[in-house]
Amino acid sequence: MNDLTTRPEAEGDMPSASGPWPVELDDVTVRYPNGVVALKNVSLTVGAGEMVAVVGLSGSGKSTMIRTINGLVAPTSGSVRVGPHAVSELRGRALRHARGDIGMIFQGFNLADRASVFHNALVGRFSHMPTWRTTLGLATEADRAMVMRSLDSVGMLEKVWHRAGALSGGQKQRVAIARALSQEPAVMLADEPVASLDPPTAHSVMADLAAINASRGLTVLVNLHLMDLARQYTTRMIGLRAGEVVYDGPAASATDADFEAIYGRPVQARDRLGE
Ligand SMILES: Nc1ncnc2c1ncn2[C@@H]1O[C@H](COP(=O)(O)OP(=O)(O)OP(=O)(O)O)[C@@H](O)[C@H]1O
Repeated sequence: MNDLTTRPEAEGDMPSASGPWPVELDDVTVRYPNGVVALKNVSLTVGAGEMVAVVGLSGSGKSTMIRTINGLVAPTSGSVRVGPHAVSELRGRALRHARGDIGMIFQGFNLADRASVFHNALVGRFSHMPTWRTTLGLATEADRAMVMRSLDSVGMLEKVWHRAGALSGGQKQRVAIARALSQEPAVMLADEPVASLDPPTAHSVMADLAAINASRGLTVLVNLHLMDLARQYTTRMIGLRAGEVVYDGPAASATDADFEAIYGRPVQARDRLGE
């Protein structure tokens, strides 16, 4: 499907996605140029509106899976589809359009520290704005209102004119969530979003993500390595071990034995975040 036929960049602002959308991986294998096989024949479907944790040890392939879903990494074989986008077949402008419908949150926040909270969140609108408008820094009233609503939904409105670099880690991650929400995404991907945060802040950011999933019905896929966060905040858990899916089932009722099968070793204290 060619998105450009329905999204003519030259003619005005890009329409937003009408999600939530499902995510489908069909027999996906990723082999990096150095020979490492990070994903092996992974097939799975995340339903529209699901909140799914991808759990596994460091190196199990979690980041690769998320990067494959938003087209940052191309599968060596197999296919990836996000709603109407055949992501693994898209290149260039079509891929950028597809990414505009996929919100991303990272462990390291990826904010411009010298810019204001508002301008960081406004970046989320860029994928729906024509290039001339982003180049001139001209946001419409509708763009500004969307940014304000996104910041409000994560409790960051009162910091709107603060410098992003002056915020705490939890506040930075909330701004990153607001930036992703400003995109009006159909799917939200989060790669270890709380790994840099202290336990109480990690809980509150996970609660924000769960609230977004519940209130907007947004499809959320979140990489986690801690078992208690997966159990508490997501409904379905996909376990990755050495690039293969070794668990796919409910998160809340996953037993320690299930986690041991995913980790390939006994559960340790560092596998739990605590309170
Ligand atoms: N760009 C790359 N080039 C080569 N190998 C890579 C690349 N990125 C990841 N890998 C390797 O692929 C495997 C899976 O890595 P990946 O980052 O997807 O796992 P992960 O579960 O997200 O772990 P972490 O949380 O440590 O990032 C690892 O062996 C890693 O070293």
